[in-house]
Amino acid sequence: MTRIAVVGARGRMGVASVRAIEASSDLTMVAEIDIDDDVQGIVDHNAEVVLVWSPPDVAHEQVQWCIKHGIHVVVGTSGFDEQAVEQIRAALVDHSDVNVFVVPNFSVGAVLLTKFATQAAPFFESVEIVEMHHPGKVDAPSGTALHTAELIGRARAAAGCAPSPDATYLDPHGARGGRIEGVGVHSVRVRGFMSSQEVLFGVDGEILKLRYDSVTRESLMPGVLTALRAVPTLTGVTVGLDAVLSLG
Ligand SMILES: NC(=O)C1=CN([C@@H]2O[C@H](COP(=O)(O)OP(=O)(O)OC[C@H]3O[C@@H](n4cnc5c(N)ncnc54)[C@H](OP(=O)(O)O)[C@@H]3O)[C@@H](O)[C@H]2O)C=CC1
Ligand SMILES: O=C(O)C1=N[C@H](C(=O)O)C[C@H](O)C1
Repeated sequence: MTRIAVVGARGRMGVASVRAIEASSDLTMVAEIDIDDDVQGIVDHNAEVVLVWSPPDVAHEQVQWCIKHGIHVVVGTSGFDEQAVEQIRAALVDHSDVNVFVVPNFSVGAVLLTKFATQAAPFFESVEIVEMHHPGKVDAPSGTALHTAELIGRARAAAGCAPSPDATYLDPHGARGGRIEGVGVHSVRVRGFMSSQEVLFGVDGEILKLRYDSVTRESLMPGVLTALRAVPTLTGVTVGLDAVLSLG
């Protein structure tokens, strides 16, 4: 039985994860940590893996704390960009027995969308991302959109693509959204959504739309359990659930 601690345990994803871990036969919950709890409980209960769901503004420090205490980490919290991953890699130099698995999205649909979008990236003149989430989400853009934009941007740069054409120079309300690695990103917050994303590609006369919709948090739990089981077997820092799925 692998001993698991969850940080952010009383939040939306924390509650669903604790339930899934408790229902599994090979993982055991040893510490549920939320905002008012002492993280020392993680060490006191000999956790082998910590699953982090705390908000982005506190999660980075908590990941560093786990590394210093020699505990593997699965990062569910969004917004761990390339710079944050570099900071983790630097911390692991002195803790080569620790592995960190950063998972921007535990949905298989989202992972496949990101893979297909990266493949499509060099073939179209224009590309923009629209992500849609529940209004309780505190960060924008979503970690998934950030990760997708980074991969699309890298693929387009490697292929020597020109920037997406855009004549806009009058935009007093910021309606054109943000831009990450040259990719336009738009964040929508509407009650009823859980997590959705569309990537729009275009050339003259042709549009390709890629989309996933996660409708329940429970749909992410197979991915969460897969990551918790995998992290002790990985090496150093790994980004993306695709690393442990046989996607070809
Ligand atoms: N990778 C993925 O597939 C997914 C990633 N996410 C990401 O996970 C993160 C959490 O999402 P969600 O569960 O919806 O958010 P919630 O706000 O529902 O949960 C966060 C929890 O962490 C608690 N918290 C705040 N500060 C601390 C602290 N210092 N130590 C421990 N716990 C703390 C919060 O308490 P309080 O409310 O009292 O502040 C809350 O209970 C977000 O970054 C989200 O984007 C979400 C879904 C899927
Ligand atoms: O806050 C959420 O709910 C989600 N956050 C993650 C993100 O920022 O990409 C993953 C998923 O989209 C749900």
